[in-house]
Amino acid sequence: MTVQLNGVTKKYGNEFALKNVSFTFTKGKIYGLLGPNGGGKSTTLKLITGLVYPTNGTVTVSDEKVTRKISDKVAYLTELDMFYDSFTIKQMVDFYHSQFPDFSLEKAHQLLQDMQLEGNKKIRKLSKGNRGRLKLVLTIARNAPVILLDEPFSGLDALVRDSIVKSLLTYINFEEQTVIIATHEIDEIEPLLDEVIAVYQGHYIDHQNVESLREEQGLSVLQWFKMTIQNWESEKY
Ligand SMILES: Nc1ncnc2c1ncn2[C@@H]1O[C@H](COP(=O)(O)OP(=O)(O)OP(=O)(O)O)[C@@H](O)[C@H]1O
Repeated sequence: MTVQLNGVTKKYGNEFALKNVSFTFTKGKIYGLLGPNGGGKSTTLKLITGLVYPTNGTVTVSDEKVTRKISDKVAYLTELDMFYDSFTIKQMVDFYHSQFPDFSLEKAHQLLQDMQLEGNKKIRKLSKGNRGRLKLVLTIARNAPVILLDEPFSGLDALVRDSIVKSLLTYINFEEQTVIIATHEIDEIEPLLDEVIAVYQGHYIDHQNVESLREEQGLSVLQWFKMTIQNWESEKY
């Protein structure tokens, strides 16, 4: 499903979070929105889920203007978790299943097994790493056409990060799902990504295909990213 930003500006009060951004995310690709804190990555994802609305411009998913109702098509992993602490993992999975018709119980059970999460454990008793894993399970168990992940690695150790990357590679349907991952941790995410966008000070300052970066320019994503930011800064003055 295509996600489109058309001349999107988002202001919070007088402050610009995004400035006149136009971009098309196409079906079947994994995009990385990369950039330091405050650049506008989370705002992009919130606009695509209809949690906030543009000050100017339009956001569409499959040509439909985004409203709150878009959550049937968009699965969203936020930086915060919104779990019910008194639930067990299994109850949380059942709750998601009741909320989203595209939620696959089969995928969820498989994912729980892969991530070594026990269904009868209370959410309250989970470590931070296991909460992070559970957030991911609940998001990618949905067969939603659009999957948005905001900082999926935040605060998690290397082992958990690896298990997250593996499960994304296993459970995402690359033909059908459009995935957008916002992160400032570029190294971890590089092996997953098809396309990268440098998001900085409210602008999409450059975007590249990861394979051609490597093969044609001999650059890692991190090298490209650093160069892009430097060029942008030097052109500003
Ligand atoms: N609810 C809000 N109210 C006021 N300002 C906000 C709000 N949300 C974001 N901003 C501002 O908008 C700008 C972009 O924020 P955004 O969260 O999109 O950046 P980000 O790249 O995702 O960074 P982070 O990794 O810290 O989430 C920042 O300057 C931020 O302070």
